[in-house]
Amino acid sequence: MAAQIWGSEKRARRRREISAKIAQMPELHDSKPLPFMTREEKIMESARKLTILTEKMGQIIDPTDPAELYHLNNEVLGLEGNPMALHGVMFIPALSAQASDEQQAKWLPRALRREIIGTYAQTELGHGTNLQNLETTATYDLATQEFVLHTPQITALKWWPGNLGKSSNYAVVVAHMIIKAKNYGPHPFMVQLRDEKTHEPLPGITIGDIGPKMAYNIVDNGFLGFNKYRIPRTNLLMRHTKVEADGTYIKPPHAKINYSAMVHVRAYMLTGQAIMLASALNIATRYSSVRRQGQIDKSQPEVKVLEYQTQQHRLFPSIARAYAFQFAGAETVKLYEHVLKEMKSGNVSLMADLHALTSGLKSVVTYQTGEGIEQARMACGGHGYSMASYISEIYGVAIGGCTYEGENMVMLLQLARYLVKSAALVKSGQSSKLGPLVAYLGVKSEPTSLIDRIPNSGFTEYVKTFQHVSKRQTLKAADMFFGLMEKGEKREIAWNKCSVELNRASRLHTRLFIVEAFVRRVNEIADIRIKEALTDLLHLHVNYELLDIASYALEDGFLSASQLDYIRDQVYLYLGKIRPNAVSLLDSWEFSDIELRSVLGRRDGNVYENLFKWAKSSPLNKTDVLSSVTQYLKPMMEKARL
Ligand SMILES: CCCCCCCCCCCCCCCCCCCC(=O)SCCNC(=O)CCNC(=O)[C@H](O)C(C)(C)COP(=O)(O)OP(=O)(O)OC[C@H]1O[C@@H](n2cnc3c(N)ncnc32)[C@H](O)[C@@H]1OP(=O)(O)O
Ligand SMILES: Cc1cc2nc3c(=O)[nH]c(=O)nc-3n(C[C@H](O)[C@H](O)[C@H](O)COP(=O)(O)OP(=O)(O)OC[C@H]3O[C@@H](n4cnc5c(N)ncnc54)[C@H](O)[C@@H]3O)c2cc1C
Repeated sequence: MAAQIWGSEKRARRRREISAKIAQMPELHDSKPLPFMTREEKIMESARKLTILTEKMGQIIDPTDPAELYHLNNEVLGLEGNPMALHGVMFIPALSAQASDEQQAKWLPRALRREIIGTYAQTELGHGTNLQNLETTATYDLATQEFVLHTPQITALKWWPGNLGKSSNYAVVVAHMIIKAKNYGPHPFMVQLRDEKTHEPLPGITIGDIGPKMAYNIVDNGFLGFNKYRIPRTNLLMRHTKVEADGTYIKPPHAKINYSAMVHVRAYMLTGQAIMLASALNIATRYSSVRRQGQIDKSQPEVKVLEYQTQQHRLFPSIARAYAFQFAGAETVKLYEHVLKEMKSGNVSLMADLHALTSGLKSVVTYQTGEGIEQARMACGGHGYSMASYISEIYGVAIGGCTYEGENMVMLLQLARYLVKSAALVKSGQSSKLGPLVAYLGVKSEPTSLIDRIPNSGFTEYVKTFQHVSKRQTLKAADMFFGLMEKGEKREIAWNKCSVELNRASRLHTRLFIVEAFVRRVNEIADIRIKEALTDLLHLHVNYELLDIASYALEDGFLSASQLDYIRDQVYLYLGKIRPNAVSLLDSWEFSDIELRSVLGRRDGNVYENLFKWAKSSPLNKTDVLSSVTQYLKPMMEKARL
């Protein structure tokens, strides 16, 4: 199963080898539990491990393999981030995709050797989503052949970029490029921020940390201001766009090609989200198979809480989602790598499809991951609320994904643009022009769903039902939009008035893609036992998801009430079938105890001993009487007794 999850036998084996090596290297372990450290201590601890990794990485992993790097990162540095998180996730990808060959030769080897630390500075205090209204300017000075970076007012301060505050000395900075008083829109520039020897900010640069966040606090998200700060013309990233010495602007082959670093993260973060969801579920499911509370049959002893149907209903559909996200994520990364290769050689024809797909997936996956993690936390009762479970930290980090790389509502609306265009093709009889991901919009569906009507139809009738509701909602939202415009409404106003319906269409389309990716994967599996276990999980997935969106299929009578009863019964049937495999389905992800960082979810299952040991090690327990008591509470009580 691990081979299915991680993509191949080899990958699963390599993960085990890497975990085993790390287990033997105490210098790479947390020196004490992270929840007992201050933010400063965590950052220090992370930097300590990071420098050891820089020395020893080659002995543990193949540093050119992103999957091995990511695993190493999760084991050693953990999901709370590290001082170079953005260096690998965005700075290097931005340089790789947007710097010219000559620029790459100058900067990439230095970045890869970690001679310099970089980040991606785009968002500002006043604007994140609406890139067209960023305020930082890069004005070309023809006389010196330099760009002058400037922050005209407080809202133009860069705000949020990870590791910008304290760790990075370089950044890819996005600023509006102005040449001879003409604004060419946001463009990426390579900018040195700090002196390479002293790490002091360079003159003209104001920089710092934005303060503690809901989670992800090892990362020093930062602010940055420029006071007429000059950089050479050749620091504009020039793979696709060029500015010649005389100020001539050469435009890129696609207007949004400079957004590729964002698409990169959107494509890769699906796997990251699946891992966080599976981690939280692993903790909760292990704990639920140890925790005994109450009886189902009063004549019998207390049961493991995992025997309760409500507990299974809380956890198992999310287990199915974690697998589904992992499989959909693997497909998306493949597509991304393909599009990136094409893009580098000038073919930009697939960019719109990739943008639409990743925008939808990013939004649905992060939202459902957050839901699933929070349910996992509540499924652990009181102990879920303790940092000993570590689930609240996992939640805090994962939920950030709903916001970063494009706020979810906004990204769903980006997919909706693509769906509306596709709907227009269908309506004008040009269905043959539809891309493969939306081809179903042009296919006529049966008048009613055939779920429960055709024996042995596998998952076909489910997929058709998802296609039907997605198509119907897309055409309905598009009709509403076109209708408003026909009535004379301005395009943007009409769009806003339909945006809730449009986003519903985007979610349904994305959920269809996820179901199909799961079906495709199960169909490919040769090993009969693995296929059986995943088929059970897929049954739960399609029935649970369909029940969740049933109102869309009921409103036009595509599904009947009796079919809905059947679907509901299937959910209950598969909850029971999955119960014996539940712990194994999560143990198959092979997270080590080091990586999970959860006292509650350790592999040994000694929950109570581990919790008591953990509580005793709390810094508050170093002394029996705290100074808060001697200084305040004791005098207060004494005074009251007088
Ligand atoms: C196998 C290996 C395993 C390894 C696993 C690795 C796991 C990695 C896990 C990663 C963990 C991550 C750790 C956390 C790190 C945090 C990082 C956070 C970084 C950031 O947040 S950076 C800042 C991000 N900011 C945003 O995302 C801003 C969002 N806004 C936008 O993107 C744009 O403003 C928006 C909304 C797209 C609008 O742009 P705009 O220019 O205004 O365009 P229009 O709306 O007018 O649309 C016009 C037209 O353009 C099309 N378009 C837009 N974008 C693109 C694109 N990227 N590509 C192609 N086409 C695009 C759009 O669809 C429109 O097309 P039409 O045809 O409809 O006109
Ligand atoms: C953990 C974390 C890490 C980050 N790292 C980085 C980084 O490394 N580099 C970087 O540059 N940035 C980074 N960011 C910033 C992040 O990319 C932005 O916060 C994000 O893009 C959302 O933009 P915003 O904050 O402007 O939200 P806003 O756009 O102000 O969103 C507020 C609300 O307005 C709604 N809204 C906005 N526009 C529209 C619209 N057109 N239609 C409908 N609704 C709309 C949103 O849906 C939301 O409900 C990070 C953020 C976080 C939380």
